[in-house]
Amino acid sequence: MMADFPKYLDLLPVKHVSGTVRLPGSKSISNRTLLLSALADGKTLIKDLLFSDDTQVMLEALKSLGIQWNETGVANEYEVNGANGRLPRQEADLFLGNAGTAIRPLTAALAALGGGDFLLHGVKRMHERPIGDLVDALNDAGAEIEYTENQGYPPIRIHAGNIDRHDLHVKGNVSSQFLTALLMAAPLMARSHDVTIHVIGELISKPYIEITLNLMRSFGVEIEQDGWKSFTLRKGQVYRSPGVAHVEGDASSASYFLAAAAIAGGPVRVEGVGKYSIQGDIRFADVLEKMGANVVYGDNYIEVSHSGALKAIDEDFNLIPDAAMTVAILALYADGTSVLRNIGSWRVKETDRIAAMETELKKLGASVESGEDWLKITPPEHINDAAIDTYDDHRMAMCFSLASLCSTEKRGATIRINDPQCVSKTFPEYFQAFKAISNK
Ligand SMILES: O=C(O)C1=C[C@@H](OP(=O)(O)O)[C@@H](O)[C@H](O)C1
Ligand SMILES: C=C(OP(=O)(O)O)C(=O)O
Repeated sequence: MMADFPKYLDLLPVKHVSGTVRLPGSKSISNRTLLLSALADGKTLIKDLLFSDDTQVMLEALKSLGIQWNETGVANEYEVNGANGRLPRQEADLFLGNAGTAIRPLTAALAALGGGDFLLHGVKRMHERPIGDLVDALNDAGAEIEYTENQGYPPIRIHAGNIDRHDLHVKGNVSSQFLTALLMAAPLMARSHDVTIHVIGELISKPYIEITLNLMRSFGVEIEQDGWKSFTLRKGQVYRSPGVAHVEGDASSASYFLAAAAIAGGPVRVEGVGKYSIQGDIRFADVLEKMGANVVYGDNYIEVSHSGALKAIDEDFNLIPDAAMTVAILALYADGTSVLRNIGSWRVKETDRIAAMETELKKLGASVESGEDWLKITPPEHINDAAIDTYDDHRMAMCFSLASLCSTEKRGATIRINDPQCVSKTFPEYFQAFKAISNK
């Protein structure tokens, strides 16, 4: 996107890290808050919105749908004029990059508002990321959504259609974003009757549903929950602007700096998330504790320090799929073999992350085995210098920067990060922030 990035970036071994990082806004909270603000009545002042590819495509999409918003002049502060449960335009061509948090909720919202003629598409990889479970749920309820290229994948076209069912059914084992999308759209369907959304089978990535419910509540809508099986919205509830909405720092982005401290000493403090965060990924700090690091939680910060070898870990990471990628790098510095389990969703994200992680960890000298939904990593004695391919996946670039760090036991490597611009999906300034905590 914006800043100039070189073709590759060479990171030299870093002996020690320390300092404070002010986190960029949470991607998950930013894009939900933008959509809820657009659907609410009244104006919402959004503070600390994330500035990145994923939020830019959401902002542009809202503009194409006729929603008025502006920057206030204060950094990362936006004012959105809510359209009170309607959208000014009935047709639009929406380019949504590779932002799952944009295309999925917008699909459900546009269908719930009666459709029209909307084309939703993105980059090549977006067209390989499934959306069929969401489209099935909406079409079964009366929407008219068609695939313009491959069945089950964007691009999609949303025609005029009327969602008239009171019960919707959605699968939750491929992405939780499908359920999130239906929940956020439910108040647009439930004007004169209750709506219940039933989850078919297993639901993955549950903490993201908690973010959704939390933010809906702050916009005045309460959902009644029957465990993780069904979610009911009582009729007549509409989104009301809270006036001001504050976006927390991104807990997934925090994982890189906290991991850096666990590997190379610290203390490193991240500001913008703390013990009251609504993001599941702050549980990454619990993983660091298990691996032997010291963690201190403040109201608005988390701080990590550590010395000595990290303990290997064998755990189910279904609740924190994004931060779990950072654990794969920590495994390089652990005292034995680590196993990451129940991470099958990695295969349908920015790239096939299980395959990409395995290939690139092997370049560093690690022994790696993988299965459909797991990864087993045995650390190398020495981390090899390597040129890391990033697969247009921001998290691959951010994770592998950490392999340049020296722990008390192990020297970090010289790491070439190819195509580093991919970090702009969620964290355009990542490498500057990483450099700022690095002491050569
Ligand atoms: O709802 C969200 O904000 C997200 C949900 C998760 O996806 P899945 O539910 O597909 O695992 C996560 O990986 C993604 O980065 C953000
Ligand atoms: C999976 C991710 O993104 P998305 O919101 O596009 O699903 C991610 O950021 O790791």
